[in-house]
Amino acid sequence: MSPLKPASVGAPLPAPPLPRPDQRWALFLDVDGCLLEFVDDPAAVVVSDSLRRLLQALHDRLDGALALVSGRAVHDLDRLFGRPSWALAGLHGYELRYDDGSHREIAVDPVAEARMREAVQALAARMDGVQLEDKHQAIALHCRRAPQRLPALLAAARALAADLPGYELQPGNLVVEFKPAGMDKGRVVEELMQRPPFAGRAPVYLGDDLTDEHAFAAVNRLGGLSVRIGMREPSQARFTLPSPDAVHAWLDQLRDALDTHEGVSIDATTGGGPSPCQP
Ligand SMILES: O=P(O)(O)OC[C@H]1O[C@H](O[C@H]2O[C@H](CO)[C@@H](O)[C@H](O)[C@H]2O)[C@H](O)[C@@H](O)[C@@H]1O
Repeated sequence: MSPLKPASVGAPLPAPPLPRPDQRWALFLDVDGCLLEFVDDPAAVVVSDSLRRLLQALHDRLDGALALVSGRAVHDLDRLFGRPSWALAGLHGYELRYDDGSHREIAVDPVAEARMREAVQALAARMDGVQLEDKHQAIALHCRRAPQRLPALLAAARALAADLPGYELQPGNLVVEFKPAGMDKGRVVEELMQRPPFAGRAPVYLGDDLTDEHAFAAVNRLGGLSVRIGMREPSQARFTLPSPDAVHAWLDQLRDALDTHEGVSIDATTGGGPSPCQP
């Protein structure tokens, strides 16, 4: 996991502005807690047709510069979103499918993966109320149905991770994940920003969770918009929206702004962030 800079706490963040359509944006969207409300069972989330249509419209209006950046695996994102043509970054960036259909994946030592699986399964078996989600190269341990278990789960996971070479912990919303080391959402956003159709655009990233902080830091460095969904503190994000419903409404406005040439400017060249609302 790459180190995160200290984040500011306390000052209320503004809502994100909309871009002028003469400015070229690249849109990066987290999934759970951002596009989708949380539910108890990770397999039970449902993506509405209207959300799919909205994302497709934004993808088209941004000349393809839209990507989902998720802790879910790419095949799971395909299941939820109906194998979209957008770029998909899965497992916090470990997996990446570009919008031309090509893939890149980082090799994980199969011995290290097997060792991780055995150890994490054993940990889950001895913790009541913990749900194991096996994503092949990564495993998530959820405690949404027993949130009081989180401190004990985190402590046990930290102790275990210290003995699992090639793997690192990614804590999240009532979850702790064992994921391959060396990749995070910030790095995958930077990777995407180096190639078409993202290169040369200003990155805009919406996300809710700790894993999204890596992306907020990267987007801030690149002079884009970092938008935290919900109230989690501290955060490096410079803007906020309260909920997935508010995200959908903002994305609706963004689609309309791209159609009607409304909005405000952001400065992607100076690293100074968006001009009208810079805290
Ligand atoms: O990066 P994301 O797209 O936000 O994915 C992060 C994790 O999201 C999922 O877990 C979370 O959402 C579940 C469904 O609402 C919820 O039950 C769970 O408590 C949340 O932590 C997903 O299951 C994980 O694999 C993702 O890594």
